Amino acid sequence: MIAVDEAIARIVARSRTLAVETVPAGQALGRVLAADVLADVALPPFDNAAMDGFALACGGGVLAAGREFEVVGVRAAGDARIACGDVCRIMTGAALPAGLDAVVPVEQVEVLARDPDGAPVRIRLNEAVSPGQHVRRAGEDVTPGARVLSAGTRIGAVERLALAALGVGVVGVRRRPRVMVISTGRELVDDPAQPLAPGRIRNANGPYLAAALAQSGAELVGQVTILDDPGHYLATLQAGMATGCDVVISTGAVSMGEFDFVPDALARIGAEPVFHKVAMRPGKPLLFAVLPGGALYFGLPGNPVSAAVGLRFFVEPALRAMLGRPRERPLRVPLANAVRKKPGFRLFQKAALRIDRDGRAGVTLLPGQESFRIRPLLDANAWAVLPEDADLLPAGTPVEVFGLQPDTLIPYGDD
Ligand SMILES: Nc1nc2c(c(=O)[nH]1)N[C@H]1C(S)=C(S)[C@@H](COP(=O)(O)OP(=O)(O)OC[C@H]3O[C@@H](n4cnc5c(N)ncnc54)[C@H](O)[C@@H]3O)O[C@H]1N2
Ligand code: MOO
Ligand SMILES: [Mg+2]
Repeated sequence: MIAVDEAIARIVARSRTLAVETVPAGQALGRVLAADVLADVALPPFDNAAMDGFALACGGGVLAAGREFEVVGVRAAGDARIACGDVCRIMTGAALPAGLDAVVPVEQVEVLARDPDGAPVRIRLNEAVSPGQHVRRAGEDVTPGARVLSAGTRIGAVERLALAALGVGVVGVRRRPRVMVISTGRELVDDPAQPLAPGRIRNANGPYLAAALAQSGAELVGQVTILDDPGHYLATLQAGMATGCDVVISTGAVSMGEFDFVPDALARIGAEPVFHKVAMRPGKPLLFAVLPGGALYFGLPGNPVSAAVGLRFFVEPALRAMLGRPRERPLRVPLANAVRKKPGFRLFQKAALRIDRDGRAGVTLLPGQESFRIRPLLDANAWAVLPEDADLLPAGTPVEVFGLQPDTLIPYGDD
């Protein structure tokens, strides 16, 4: 039996970073940047008005309230070349005419005269005007050459906003990890329309893994159910290896049962066993091997929560390493209640992370921690991790907390 940290370290050591491919920015949502994105333009690209009103020049000082000005010309966003007078009408986003350095919002002037079309031609300032007011300077958001996005960043909506604003049309991203999922168990039924014969259950793990892997940025290349037939299993595995998949994940058949054939079958095809059984609960019978050809093999235990823990804490670090993403870091949050556990195993517990009105966080372990119970997952938003050596953990003890799904908690601080 291996310790959790050592198991994860071995997995990460065997996870190779995937190749880079170039994709249009509009198709890069969910993909992971392979290189930093540097700005090759300034944002804003030019000095412009932050308010609808009048552009004028302060001449190095503050213009006092009560000053009156003639107004000549108008600039809307998009018209940079329209000639203007020393004071002109200007709209939000319009380029500031050369030589002018402040904008007065329309609400802060008295219009003294209008032209026949109703446009202001003479104004009086209601308030003093300072140089630079309501002006957005070129480059004050992003300077040319600045690193805007780092390699390893997953592209979401705000990254898309930055890429679009900078005019980045294509990006280099990591190839998606290609993953095959094999559900083992003669009791499993895939078709929801098929009535369950006595002793049979629905295949829950296969669809769960497929859904979670998609959220993690993987490409599902196959999803097969094996009725505890090692021959069918090996044929499926070999077909998966032939498609060049990077990761194979199976559920079930890794424990002590008479039909738990996965370890022997892997040995038969010359897979390199890296570890089998981890000092944790749930999910202890987890198996990790490297297949001939280099694909990673995760044999997750069949109980759904054990499979979820295996995916979250063992497969996910491998996917992140393949994508060049940094390791996920937990929060440290005080336990809301005292907890007693047996030393020797790390526990991954379905938990509710709560933050009170004053910003104080606490984590509560949910009732029903057995690995067959999926119902508590629906009330959980986090995994609380209880360390191996702990025995009694009094209320208030800080423990590591991970989001129920990857990337759902905001890390605080650097410690
Ligand atoms: N004598 C021992 N028995 C068991 C041990 C042990 O140490 N000694 N470990 C227990 C633990 S812990 C776990 S976890 C399970 C792991 O078993 P397997 O990985 O061999 O999985 P199976 O036996 O095939 O199935 C276990 C359980 O999960 C259900 N299952 C399987 N696949 C699915 C699926 N796709 N969707 C939903 N549910 C699934 C299956 O019906 C079983 O109930 O072994 C313990 N036994
Ligand atoms: O993974 Mo098992 O829970 O430890 O049933
Ligand atoms: Mg079993």
